[in-house]
Amino acid sequence: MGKGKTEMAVGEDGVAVISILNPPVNALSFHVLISLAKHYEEALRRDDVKAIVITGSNGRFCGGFDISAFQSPTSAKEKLKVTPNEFLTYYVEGGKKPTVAAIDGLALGGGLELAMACHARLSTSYAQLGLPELQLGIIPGMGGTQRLPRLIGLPKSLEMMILSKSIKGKEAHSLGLIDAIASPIDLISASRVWALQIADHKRPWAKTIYRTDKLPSSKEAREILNFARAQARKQAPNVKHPLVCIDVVEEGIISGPQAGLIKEINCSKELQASQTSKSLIHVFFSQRATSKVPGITNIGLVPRNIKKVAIVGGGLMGSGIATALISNNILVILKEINEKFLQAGITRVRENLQNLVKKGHMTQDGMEKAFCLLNGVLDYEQFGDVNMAIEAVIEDLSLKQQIFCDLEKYCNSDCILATNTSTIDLHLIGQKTASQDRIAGAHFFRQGLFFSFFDQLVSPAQVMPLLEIVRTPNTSPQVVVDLLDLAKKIRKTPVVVRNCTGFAVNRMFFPYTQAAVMLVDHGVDLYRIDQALVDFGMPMGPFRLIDLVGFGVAAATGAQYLQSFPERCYKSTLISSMLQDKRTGEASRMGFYIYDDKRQASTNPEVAKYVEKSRRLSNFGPDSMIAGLTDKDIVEMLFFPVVNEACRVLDEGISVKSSDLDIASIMGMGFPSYRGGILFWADTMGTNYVYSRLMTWCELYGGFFKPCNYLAERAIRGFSLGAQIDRAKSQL
Ligand SMILES: C[C@H](O)CC(=O)SCCNC(=O)CCNC(=O)[C@H](O)C(C)(C)COP(=O)(O)OP(=O)(O)OC[C@H]1O[C@@H](n2cnc3c(N)ncnc32)[C@H](O)[C@@H]1OP(=O)(O)O
Repeated sequence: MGKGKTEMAVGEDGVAVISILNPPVNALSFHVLISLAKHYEEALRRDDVKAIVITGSNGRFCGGFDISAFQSPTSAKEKLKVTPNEFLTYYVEGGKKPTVAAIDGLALGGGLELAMACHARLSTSYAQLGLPELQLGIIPGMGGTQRLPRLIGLPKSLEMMILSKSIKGKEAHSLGLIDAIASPIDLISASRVWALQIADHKRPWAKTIYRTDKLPSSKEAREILNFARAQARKQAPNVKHPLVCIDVVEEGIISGPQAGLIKEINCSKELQASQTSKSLIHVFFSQRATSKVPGITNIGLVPRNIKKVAIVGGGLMGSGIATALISNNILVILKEINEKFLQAGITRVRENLQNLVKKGHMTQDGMEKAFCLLNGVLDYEQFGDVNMAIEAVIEDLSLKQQIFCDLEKYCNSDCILATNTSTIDLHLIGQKTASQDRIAGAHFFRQGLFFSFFDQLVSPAQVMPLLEIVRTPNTSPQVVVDLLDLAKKIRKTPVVVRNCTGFAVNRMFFPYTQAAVMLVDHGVDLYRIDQALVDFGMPMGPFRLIDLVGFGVAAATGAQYLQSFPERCYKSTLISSMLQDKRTGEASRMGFYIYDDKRQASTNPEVAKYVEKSRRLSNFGPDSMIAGLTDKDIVEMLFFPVVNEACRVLDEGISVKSSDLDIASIMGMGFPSYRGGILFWADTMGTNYVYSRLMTWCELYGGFFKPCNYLAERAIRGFSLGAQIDRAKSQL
């Protein structure tokens, strides 16, 4: 991001138009703020200026404060004569000339706060307005907590802030946040006229901070705020910033706006320094960095347009992928082996779309249009003009090999041939074809796994689960670039990884469930383990996860890991003996938990006999260390082996950036985003701590816990796990 500036042009009508210029989102860097203050001083001073219009260049008003400046000190900050808050209160809102905000594109965070300090706001109907600071672990810090409730009332402003939910210009107008809607072409001229009308007292010279007409009584406000507190405590028990936000809003309503502004400044400073904010800001930048792949995205390739996709297999995954594609305007051919399965797949897609409508993510009309893009087939005849084919059948190697041979035969020679396998080596899948350069993995993740803090509280409109893009040494960079572009179009976060058993996400996480089973064999209660992990922030514990995935899949993937990594796999009979008795997990309503019609899980009393048998066969003796485990120990015994495996994934070059693995852990497995991802979290404790804990357990319980070389080397040299180190240099 450039440092940015503002530009000012004074027209013959006496209106000074100040534009923010800081591509790509016109963020408020300290350079922008310094320039803005300078232009404001000039506009307020000049006799030929009667009114001011503030806007953003290139159709984007402002994406908020420059997030990169939160954690990196800059000398520009020192040159700022007034704080951003003082600037808004005294120069803009309190200035002796009226200002109108002309909003196109977006006004987010500090951008909307700037607009709310203006005396009126005009926007285009599609402009995106919101205060999404909470998704960064902070609260609005330029008066937003005080001005938004005064413009649109308490309940709606809380919803927008706590859920980081943005709204469109049209809705903002109906709520009173925006005074008038204008077309992009007329926006500036209409704003100029509006500003002059305020100067001529033909329109109200409204100072938002002093408005009270939309505020409820103190009693009513307390009720609303207490309800919001209860919700925040329930949905995000491990973070405090939503509660701080509610306290700051309350202060302004009960003690007046000045007291509210002061509390907002103090709390903002404190939250900016918090670990939660550091983690969430790391997630923000890491998520955007996943689509930058050295040697692939920086060699000038232009993505080809994927307009039509064929999916082989209409099961849970195939129909889920079809839904994601057609709801983003991509034609889909869904192939099944018989009419019954095909109809079941099509029905599943319809139900998925209906769910989107129910949740407000799609209109009924949009759903009908999307559904028309789906075409069910029973053979390959229509595969000739698809840009991409995705195999999404069960994890059966010979079946997949046959399908790839068919795809090679029926699809054109440019068509991308992708598999949705979650574990099987791509070399094996494509072994019988001659099209190695266009074979890639497109590993989609089940929605059910992703209901983390981000989903529930911070960013519900923009739930962006993961797409793991797997490349072999033969996959052409063009195919990877095409898939990255597809991920963007269907609003998935891509992570590009190399080929290996389990790729990055499943490979990293296989020790998680194995460690959990090992602890059970050693005598720890399995429901306690699940609860400890939920308390840590996981959407569900490992045993509930196994139920969801299904015992059949768990056993099959477990066998693959055993084959690939025998030296670090823990073998237990627990899952296999339950499977033998047809206890298969949630699908059969009988697993570690039992399930009612509404998918509500309750503990399964008959699990005890399987646990007892497994413990007997594992032959572990009494263990005082295990008997004294705290919940924190349990979390670490499950996650440090995951950290260890993540280090191996980096060491082997399966993944090129540790931040990619952080995102993969959050979006693929529901690791809590407010902890920054698996390796970022480990780094908050220190490499040495993780290493020495693993060493201790390795001595007690064997090779499963043995720290890998990457981890050991970094512990000895005092490097963090996320640090980019030139390995050649580090070994000198
Ligand atoms: C004091 C105040 O209360 C505090 C604040 O204002 S905190 C900031 C509040 N604002 C936000 O949280 C908005 C964050 N940004 C976004 O949600 C999205 O970037 C957006 C909706 C603005 C644009 O989305 P989109 O067009 O998909 O582009 P996206 O890829 O996300 O961003 C483009 C680039 O701008 C950067 N960027 C976006 N917003 C930024 C910001 N506020 N500060 C710094 N960089 C920002 C991104 O990192 C990305 O950089 P890159 O190209 O080097 O990867």
